[in-house]
Amino acid sequence: MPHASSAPVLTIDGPSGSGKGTISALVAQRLGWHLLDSGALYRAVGYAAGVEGLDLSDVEAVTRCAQTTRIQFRAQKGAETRVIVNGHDATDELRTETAGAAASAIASVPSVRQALVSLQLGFRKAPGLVADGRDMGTVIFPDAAFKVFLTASAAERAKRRYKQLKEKGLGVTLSGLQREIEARDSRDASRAVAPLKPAADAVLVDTTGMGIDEVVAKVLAVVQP
Ligand SMILES: Nc1ncnc2c1ncn2[C@@H]1O[C@H](COP(=O)(O)OP(=O)(O)OP(=O)(O)O)[C@@H](O)[C@H]1O
Ligand SMILES: Nc1ccn([C@H]2C[C@H](O)[C@@H](COP(=O)(O)O)O2)c(=O)n1
Repeated sequence: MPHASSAPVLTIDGPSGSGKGTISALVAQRLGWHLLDSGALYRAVGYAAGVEGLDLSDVEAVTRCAQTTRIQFRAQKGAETRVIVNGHDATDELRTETAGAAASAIASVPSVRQALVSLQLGFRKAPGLVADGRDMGTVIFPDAAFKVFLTASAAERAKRRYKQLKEKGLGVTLSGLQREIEARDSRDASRAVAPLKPAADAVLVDTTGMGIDEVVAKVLAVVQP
């Protein structure tokens, strides 16, 4: 277990496509705080399991995979942070809905979640941390001083994801994406361990119809009222 830090934490949890990643990165930049994209860790393990050809329902195999996969974040000035999985730059593969579904599947295994706890706690460093995920405010940083739960309608989230993936040149349909997003949210919210849900002390922000700048301002106001 890493040395417990008392640095302040802002947790940003919410369903897929609610804008957690985008808003967390911008808010972390504005505050000058560190950033944890916890979803990328689950995606990296799901991806590594795929590379190894593991059966995602084989609890022992995916747990060993979570314990041994090497995950590095390589920040780049003015560009997307690269995610290196076992020495391979897997950033583009990790952003697909297939990778999201694999991540969601292995994330329901308690021993996989346990294997990623100390790695996540290690991101808490001065001057502060913005932590993005599903259980940041409920399980990983329950003592966080600031907690936000971002939501948006499933239709709006599907539209955002559609635009994002189309811009990357990926062949997707809006209706297919909405179905995939709803299936993933339902699995994430109904699992027995660390389900997707707002912490009791989280500020709920429904971003439907809100622009990115407006959401950033609202979240910053939670930290700096
Ligand atoms: N308020 C907003 N208005 C319009 N587009 C937005 C807004 N917030 C985020 N987006 C866009 O929606 C897409 C999805 O956002 P993002 O990846 O941040 O969501 P997420 O909650 O992190 O999703 P996931 O959990 O699947 O990683 C991105 O293209 C982003 O630019
Ligand atoms: N704290 C977390 C973060 C992510 N997951 C799982 C569930 C998600 O569907 C999947 C991908 O996350 P994303 O990159 O879309 O944020 O990973 C989780 O269980 N707990």
